[in-house]
Amino acid sequence: MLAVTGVSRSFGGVYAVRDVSLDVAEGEVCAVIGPNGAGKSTLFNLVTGHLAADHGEIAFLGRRVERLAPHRRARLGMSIVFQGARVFRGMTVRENVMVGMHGRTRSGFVSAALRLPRHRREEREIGREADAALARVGLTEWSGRPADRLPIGQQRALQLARALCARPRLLLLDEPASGLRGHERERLAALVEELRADGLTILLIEHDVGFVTRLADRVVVLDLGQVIAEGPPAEIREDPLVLAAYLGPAS
Ligand SMILES: Nc1ncnc2c1ncn2[C@@H]1O[C@H](COP(=O)(O)OP(=O)(O)OP(=O)(O)O)[C@@H](O)[C@H]1O
Repeated sequence: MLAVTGVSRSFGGVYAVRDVSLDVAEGEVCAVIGPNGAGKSTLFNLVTGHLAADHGEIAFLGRRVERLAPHRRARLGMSIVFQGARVFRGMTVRENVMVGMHGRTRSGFVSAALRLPRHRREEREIGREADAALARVGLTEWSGRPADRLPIGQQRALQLARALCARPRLLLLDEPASGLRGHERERLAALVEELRADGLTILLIEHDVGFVTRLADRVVVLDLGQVIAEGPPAEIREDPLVLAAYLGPAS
């Protein structure tokens, strides 16, 4: 589904990502991990289009996308949950999800302003889809509450609901567990497991090895901008190169 081939990006002559290749197959959960400064965020932004690669190719669903703007990649079916993304204040949880979907509606400003039947029909459809997405992430009972009052774990779930409304082919998660406490992490991991069971294809980057070990089918380990190991989580955890990258060189 996603094929990253020989991608590099440097800043001021220093490589943040160097000759990285990575494949994500349909229905797979692939995790990119690595210590601080390994190049995870840079790689993520190269895939989403928020950064341009100096070299290399990125193909999504068989199409070359490395020159496409982020919104064009999104339209092809990439949906992103950014690290630390905020919710809209002063809106309910449900409204927060609905707002994300208005870009997709067909009826224009005039029919919305006049509240023509077509607009009202679309609003009902959007409401139904928002409710389905909220149910999928377990937020139904929170749907009428102000979004900014949600605990951070549920705000993360809300962002997932928003991303799911775009009906992604590939869901991209940027450090989903960051800032979450033990039980919130646990709930988020269970949620990602459910999405995986539904067959959704997921690429996630994460600092926390424990979090991905449970979720990922395959783990790609970056260090100093390069892939140093790749394989199933059980193998990765035992890999001496990975241990050294995380723990630092033995003294
Ligand atoms: N916009 C930028 N300008 C200059 N240097 C950058 C920029 N973005 C990243 N870098 C550098 O590229 C390297 C990789 O950074 P990156 O943020 O991709 O790593 P990371 O694995 O996501 O780290 P972390 O886990 O700390 O978020 C670092 O040395 C960083 O300083």
